[in-house]
Amino acid sequence: MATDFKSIPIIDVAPLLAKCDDPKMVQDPGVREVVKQLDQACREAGFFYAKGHGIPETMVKEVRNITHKFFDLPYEEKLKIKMTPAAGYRGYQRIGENITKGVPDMHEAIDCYKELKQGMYGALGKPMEGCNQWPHYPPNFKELMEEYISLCTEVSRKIMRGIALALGGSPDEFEGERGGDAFWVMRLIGYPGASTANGKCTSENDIGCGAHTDYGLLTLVNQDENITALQVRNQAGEWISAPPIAGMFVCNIGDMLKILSNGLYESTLHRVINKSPTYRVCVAFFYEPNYDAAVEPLEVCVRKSGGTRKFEKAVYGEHLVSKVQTNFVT
Ligand SMILES: N=C(N)NCCCC[C@H](N)C(=O)O
Ligand SMILES: O=C(O)CCC(=O)C(=O)O
Ligand SMILES: [Fe+2]
Repeated sequence: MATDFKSIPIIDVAPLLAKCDDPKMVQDPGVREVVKQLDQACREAGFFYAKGHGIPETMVKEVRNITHKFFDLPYEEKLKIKMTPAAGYRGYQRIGENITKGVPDMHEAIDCYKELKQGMYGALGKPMEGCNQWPHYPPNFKELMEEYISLCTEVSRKIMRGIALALGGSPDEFEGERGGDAFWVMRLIGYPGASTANGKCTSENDIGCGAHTDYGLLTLVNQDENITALQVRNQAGEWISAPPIAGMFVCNIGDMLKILSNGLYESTLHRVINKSPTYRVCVAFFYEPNYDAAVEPLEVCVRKSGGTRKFEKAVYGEHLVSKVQTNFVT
């Protein structure tokens, strides 16, 4: 259950990342401390900052820089990788194309998904089949992003081992059938600044991304420095800012982890409003269960939360497809 938190906790995950594949990780005092902090943050806010994640700051910045360069291109150039349902919803979407609760979002984006082999998940996988559409400019775009994705995947897998312990499970609770072949989503997002004169400005009240929850297990947010735009809703209904902190990811829980934890951890509502005059980019990496995972509350979590199962079984791929299909419908 979320609380009326006023700020988002910072967790140095380095001790967990160093030991999380060690069979004796559970006994390690450094790991135990991180696990305790993860449990508290996930119960109280569903959000935390991950410090000490080990991805070089130069790369984290380069990923944002190259994203800026793409969004700076003329519209015609960006349209060369236009997102379509036929491309498995991969590619570029213009400002206002993505819709949250019926309202167009004031952002443009490139959506990327782990590639599914043709027919791999039958009818379930069909809507998401397709190849990622990478920009041809800047030239090293694809290579950089693929390297970044593999590093984010590894960091997420490791944090999830800590979260598994935090829930009282075994470290590999989110591996095997549930997450051993984890799906991922990456969104490169650009939010125009408010009241600038470059023709794609927005007003101060325009919403960059409306209130939503994320869909999977764990999100890693890499946001531009010096602009505070991401806001997280607490139990009292107040919007708490999650300002950028150099060297750290903002992490949050998705809908699938809410179900697995039987509601012990919630997927907290959040939104983005860029009131600054400056164009803002964010690169959000979403670590998800296996595409075909049937997700239901873990036994240990049902026991810990009073013995009642609060959620029905959900198939991750079905949840994703239903979200994606409504994100682009006016
Ligand atoms: N893959 C994830 N989590 N994407 C988050 C997008 C949130 C906005 C979307 N229109 C929505 O309403 O969900
Ligand atoms: O722009 C941000 O800071 C967060 C974006 C977000 O919440 C999302 O893409 O799911
Ligand atoms: Fe989000």
